[in-house]
Amino acid sequence: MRTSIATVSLSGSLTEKLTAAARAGFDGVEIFENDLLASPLTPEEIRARCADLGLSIDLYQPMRDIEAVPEDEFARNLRRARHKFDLMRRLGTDTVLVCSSVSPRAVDDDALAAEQLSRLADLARDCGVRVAYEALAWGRHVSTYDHAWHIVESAGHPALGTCLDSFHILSRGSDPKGIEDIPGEKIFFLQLADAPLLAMDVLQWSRHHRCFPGQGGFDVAGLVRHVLRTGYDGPLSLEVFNDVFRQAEAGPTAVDARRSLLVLQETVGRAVPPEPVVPTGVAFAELVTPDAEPLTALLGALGFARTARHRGKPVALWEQGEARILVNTGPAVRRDGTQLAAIGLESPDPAAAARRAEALLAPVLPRRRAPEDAPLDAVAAPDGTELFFCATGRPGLPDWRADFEDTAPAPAPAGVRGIDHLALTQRWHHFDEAALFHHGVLGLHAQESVDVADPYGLLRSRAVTNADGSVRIALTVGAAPTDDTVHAQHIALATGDVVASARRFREAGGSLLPVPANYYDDLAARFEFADGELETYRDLGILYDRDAHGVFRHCYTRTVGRVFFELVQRDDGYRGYGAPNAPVRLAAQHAARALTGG
Ligand SMILES: O=C(O)c1ccc(O)c(O)c1
Ligand SMILES: [Mg+2]
Repeated sequence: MRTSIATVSLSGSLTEKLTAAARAGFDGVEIFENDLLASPLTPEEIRARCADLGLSIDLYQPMRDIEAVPEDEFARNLRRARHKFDLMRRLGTDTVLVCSSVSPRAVDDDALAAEQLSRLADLARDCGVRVAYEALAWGRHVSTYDHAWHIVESAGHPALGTCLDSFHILSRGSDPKGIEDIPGEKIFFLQLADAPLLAMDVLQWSRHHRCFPGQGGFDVAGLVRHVLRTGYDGPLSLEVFNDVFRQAEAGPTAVDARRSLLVLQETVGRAVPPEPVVPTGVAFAELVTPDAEPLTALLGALGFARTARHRGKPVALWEQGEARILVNTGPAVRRDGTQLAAIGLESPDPAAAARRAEALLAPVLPRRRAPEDAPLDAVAAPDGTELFFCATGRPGLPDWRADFEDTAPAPAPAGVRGIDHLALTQRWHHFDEAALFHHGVLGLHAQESVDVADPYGLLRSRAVTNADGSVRIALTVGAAPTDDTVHAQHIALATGDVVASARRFREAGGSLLPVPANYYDDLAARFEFADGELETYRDLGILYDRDAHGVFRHCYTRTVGRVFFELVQRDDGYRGYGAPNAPVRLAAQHAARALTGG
């Protein structure tokens, strides 16, 4: 199917928007009047620019407050329309959007609305234009798609059809099944937007919080299925008013947008990209650091041992149980301090996983970094984290482990069994993109996003997981643009006994994040503990949570660069990440940083 995007969905000048849309692979655009008015290009130049970029102009929008108004006002509207239809001829576009009137002068008279829209359509037909009438969810008298369709139907004019917009339909809770009663050829245009489920004024919701399909809470794919059953064969067009996207760079937003439509088309059976290959485990986490010492001291105290080194690069492998951490001190990575730079994901079929990623517009990284390296399939996530698709120890497939030579045997078990989860900080503009990426590209399930109070801002966090929980990634972002380095990334290590692991860590010279006594007083009020249990937690800085399934106990190391470690004991199928404890942990980390000046 053809894909299109409204210029309002992207930031920048009209030229920047068009370039971004074309680069991301869209077939067409909806040109918003304001983008045209503000552009130094003539309509002919805009038309030529679009043609050069391979973009059609699928819609010009919008005309407002046209219908069901007193005759003198309608005469003025027709005059305005004549100008706009002439402009559309110069632009080379044939469909104009008319949204249902919000004017206080509009009257509640469907017959009048139909009659006036019909006269508008007469004029349009003479100019080679079609009119697509759309119900705004906050329209004065027409606010539902079926009402708009009844007016269009009763007008019975060949140059008048309807424009369906998933936001207006789903935000009002209308049943989209009724769309199937509209003949496909009378649906002149289809606009798609998702949105988080918020209880708020629908106009504000629409103008500030729309997002791309798959990023919110609406069943946009379900709606599209109804539309396709009518025989609609126009474009799928994204019309997203969003405060964040207005500020974000247009290029990545356009790619995110196109990816959302690729996933949507797959969901409704209109595209067959390579199937998702869901990762089955974490092969390794790679930290880069300009100074290995603090990190290796920390790993040592956590019970890790350095077991191998890369044959060609300054990268060491540290292991414990199934947890494998690469410490990379290469010069290319020294600039930005210690951070989590790459994740190895066990993949049932690394090459197929990379094909899926490429089909969904993920940046594919070179397979071989150096001539002697094993060729590994890898892609970049929206936050820049490199994701390697691994086949550790599987004969016949390239193995990252082959690039390493052993230097020491694996350490005796010291409590850590593997990596429980990884927490990655997203750049502010890319949070929704990140969730869609991990879901669409990697086939991980995205859980609800949760708000977490940090003393200096609100964080949003959303976990993406595979079915058995062997891959868990927590995506986190500040609610407003901040210095990203404030919010650290972390590696959570799974242990069967967090008390023993925490003690061992401390005895080995590690220091755990201290937690205020008030927190433990509150725990005592909320839960019952065995004698001495709470005192142990208080002593070690262990935090505690319970959900419907089980119990979670966890504690934190100090932060090195942007990275810290968490020790977690997840019992009886606990599903979360200790979110209720996060505000206390964040405050404690700020306090610790203030003390150390770090
Ligand atoms: O918010 C608006 O005014 C507006 C305009 C045109 C549309 O297609 C729409 O869905 C909303
Ligand atoms: Mg719309």
